[in-house]
Amino acid sequence: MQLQFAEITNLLNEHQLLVKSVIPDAVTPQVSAIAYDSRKSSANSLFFCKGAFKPEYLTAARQNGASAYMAEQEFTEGAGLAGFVVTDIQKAMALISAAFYGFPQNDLFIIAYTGTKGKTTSSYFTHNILKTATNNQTALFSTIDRIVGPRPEQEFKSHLTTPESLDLFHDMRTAVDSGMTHLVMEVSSQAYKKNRVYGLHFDVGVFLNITPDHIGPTEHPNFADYLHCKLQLLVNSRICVLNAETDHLNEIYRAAQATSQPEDIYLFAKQDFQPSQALPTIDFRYQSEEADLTASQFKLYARTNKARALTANGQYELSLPGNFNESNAVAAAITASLAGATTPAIATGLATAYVPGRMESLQTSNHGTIYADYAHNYASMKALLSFLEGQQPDAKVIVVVGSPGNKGVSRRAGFGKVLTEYADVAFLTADDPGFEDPLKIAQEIDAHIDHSKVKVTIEVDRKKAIAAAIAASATNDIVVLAGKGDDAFQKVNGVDTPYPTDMVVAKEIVRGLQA
Ligand SMILES: CC(=O)N[C@H]1[C@@H](OP(=O)(O)OP(=O)(O)OC[C@H]2O[C@@H](n3ccc(=O)[nH]c3=O)[C@H](O)[C@@H]2O)O[C@H](CO)[C@@H](O)[C@@H]1O[C@H](C)C(=O)N[C@@H](C)C(=O)N[C@H](CCC(=O)O)C(=O)O
Ligand SMILES: Nc1ncnc2c1ncn2[C@@H]1O[C@H](COP(=O)(O)OP(=O)(O)OP(=O)(O)O)[C@@H](O)[C@H]1O
Repeated sequence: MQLQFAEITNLLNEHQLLVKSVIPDAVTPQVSAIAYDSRKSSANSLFFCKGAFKPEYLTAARQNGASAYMAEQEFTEGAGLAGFVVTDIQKAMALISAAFYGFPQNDLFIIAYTGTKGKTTSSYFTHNILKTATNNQTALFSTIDRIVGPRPEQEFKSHLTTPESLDLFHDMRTAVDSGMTHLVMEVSSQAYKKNRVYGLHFDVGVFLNITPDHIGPTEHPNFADYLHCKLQLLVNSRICVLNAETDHLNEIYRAAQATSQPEDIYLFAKQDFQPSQALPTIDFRYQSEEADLTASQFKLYARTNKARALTANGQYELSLPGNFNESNAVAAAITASLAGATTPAIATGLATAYVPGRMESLQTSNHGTIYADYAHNYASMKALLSFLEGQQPDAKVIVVVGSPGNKGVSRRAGFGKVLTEYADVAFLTADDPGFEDPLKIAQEIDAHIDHSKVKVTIEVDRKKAIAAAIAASATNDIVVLAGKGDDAFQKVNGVDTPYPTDMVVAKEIVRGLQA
């Protein structure tokens, strides 16, 4: 693969990004590789200087053979290389990466999910349906894993929910070259904030819900910015699927309408209601038939002609418990039908879907039922704990939870509030403390708990906290290990420290208690 300097210049000019280019005669006017990490740059490559960049990275890239660089300013370390100075390196990197990898998006039907909660779950549901419907030709880019081809070695752990643009287009190219025809992906608000998906258009964009989250010095300055970034997915999608029960529906519908015709916008809801005078009627309604601690059954009705023209109508079983997962499954059924899946494929896909670290459970003989779930903010913990309480109103609810360091600081108050509302006992512990002291984080959560309602213990060693919670539980109790899901690391002082996962820890403890 290669890219001519002339193509680079044209692309940058088309998007009014180019400030200046310096192309020494001695440099071959094309590159055969691109990189944003000096450790990955190779002979005759273009190096992007971005983010918390240091000039010595350019020196290192050059030593590894880089012949060109792109940055928001000129660097003396780049003298003698071809240099492209741009106004926005993240936008430039997205455009150049798409071109370098031959615009792989043009060969994929792309479904993208955004929302505060449910992106990963809905993506897994959709991927499981489309895997069958497309004869295993559907790729998945999720927070947990990326699947870029049909072979087992083409599945690997993700570092980000939405990868850097260069990695995104690289992986799309691999997917297309591996025979993939469809892609299901998550688009985080950060992806728009950081222009990781700049210039990318989606066949279907789904907006699941929005509640305050990801607000802080390293993420979004305020809620308006968070919402604005999320809305961009709809502006960049041909067909939009919207949860009509989300907050801010009017703004969300307006964003969808900016670039999609009303016939390409689908609304779904559980309740029978007319959202507002300004909005059309709901296209799909769903009804919970049965929802217990192991599975749920729901019916999905098409209520408008355009909805009836799809294959999403039906009665479905969902292997993942939690009534909140029904709305994720509805979104998956509608989007999969837009991608051509039949009703039986949707039914099979939902009935057999598995999402690592979401509602995993362990039934014990003397210590109740243990759930490991990724719920890690007020809204998701409320959804989880209210569901469990509804299922077993008399059970004692014991929760093990922590809050990450250096991000999502508002979650700490949210945890305090939700524990007060639903928990009987709480063990406050570590969850990716980063560069912060986990004890201080736990104390901050604790400051928001009403101690007349919840018995609180602070134990920053997560394994010990889980052991104490299980020891404190009796036969009919519920133990919730929240926040880490299937995460096999604890981020401590900038290092991903291996951690066996909450469920593995719980199983070991239960085995020990039974021995
Ligand atoms: C704010 C943000 O988008 N940060 C991301 C960004 O950081 P950055 O550009 O500053 O990169 P950096 O790692 O500080 O290093 C600067 C540059 O020097 C390069 N470098 C570094 C060392 C070296 O020896 N040589 C070298 O060239 C790096 O490759 C990089 O290009 O690019 C890095 C990859 O190049 C990402 O790892 C990093 O994500 C950080 C760690 C992160 O956690 N971001 C979170 C907030 C995030 O994006 N989360 C959302 C999900 C949120 C949600 O759930 O809704 C996501 O999409 O994952
Ligand atoms: N539709 C929903 N509404 C509320 N809570 C939900 C919903 N779907 C899932 N959850 C809860 O949120 C947790 C995270 O779900 P999931 O990983 O699917 O969301 P996400 O949007 O990918 O999250 P994140 O952006 O934090 O990675 C689940 O473990 C569950 O507890």
